[in-house]
Amino acid sequence: MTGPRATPRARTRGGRWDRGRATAVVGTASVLAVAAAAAVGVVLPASGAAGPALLVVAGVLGLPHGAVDHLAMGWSRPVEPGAPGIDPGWIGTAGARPALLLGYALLAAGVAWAALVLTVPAVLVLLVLSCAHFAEGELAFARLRGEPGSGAAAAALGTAVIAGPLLLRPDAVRPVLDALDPGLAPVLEVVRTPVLLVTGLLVLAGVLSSVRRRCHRQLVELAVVVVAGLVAPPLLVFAAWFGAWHAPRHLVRLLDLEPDGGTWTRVTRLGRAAVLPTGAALAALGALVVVGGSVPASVLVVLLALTVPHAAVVARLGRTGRSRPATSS
Ligand SMILES: CC1=C(/C=C/C(C)=C/C=C/C(C)=C/C=O)C(C)(C)CCC1
Ligand SMILES: [Fe+2]
Repeated sequence: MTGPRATPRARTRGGRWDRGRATAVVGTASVLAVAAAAAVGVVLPASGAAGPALLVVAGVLGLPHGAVDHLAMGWSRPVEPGAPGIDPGWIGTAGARPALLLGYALLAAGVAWAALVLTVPAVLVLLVLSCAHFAEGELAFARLRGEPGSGAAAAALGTAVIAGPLLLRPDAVRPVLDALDPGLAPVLEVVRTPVLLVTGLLVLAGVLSSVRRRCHRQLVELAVVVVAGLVAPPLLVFAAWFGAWHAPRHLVRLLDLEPDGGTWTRVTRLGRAAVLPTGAALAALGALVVVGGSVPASVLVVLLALTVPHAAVVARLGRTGRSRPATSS
């Protein structure tokens, strides 16, 4: 089998990798999933009671999108001479991988420890980092589908998707927050009004920017996330967004960065690589639950702890990832 780069129209196992199709299908499905979750939440307000359970399901389903970070570190290397991107040097070599994995795990463990003993400041910092990570993912996905991308709309979406669920209906998230640390809810109450105000201003800037830059899909997506946050149970919206929007969009970005292969080859390569790290994260989650954490709170600790090395790897992807026109390769 010759790589699609050498023979762009060649059919490969599982079908030719088609970036335009993948971004269109996953982009549309993710918006529909969040809109549907919000609609269910509005029609059946009692579904909000399933929020913590859905958060657990979405968190576990979302784990594999970070579990392939160890492969992604090497993919930032330009595969063609003269292709855009920087040579990662040592980081891109196979020999570096064990050290990078160890560093990744140690960093995540250190953050988890901080989140357990210094919960309030650690969670506040991690929430801000999460907004930035979610925003980066949105901008990258918009560019992947061939749009200029609005950074302001991406920042607004990344912020709104956390600030909305966390601050608009504090009573609904209170049990999960209290399970993390009873000191969190009072601090969030203090910052509630200013943070919601800043989020509102970001949304306004995001709307203006996406209209001006003709990023109509980002405009619709921002509207869906903001309206869902305003009308539907918070944990339901966040769970749908994380499991059915952020994680699959990131996976499409990784599938596109893979060096070669048709769709099936790429999907199985990611799937195989995700097995062990996902198992390790689930084992850490199990250990946290055994030592007495609530299941939703332990899922959040694991997710937030992994966010630090994950966001670092992903930010690097953004700096070095190849940029190509939005046609199938
Ligand atoms: C603490 C907390 C929340 C925030 C969770 C976040 C922000 C998770 C971020 C995960 C990331 C960034 C994973 C990597 O891709 C909720 C669910 C809004 C409400 C309940 C308490
Ligand atoms: Fe992520």
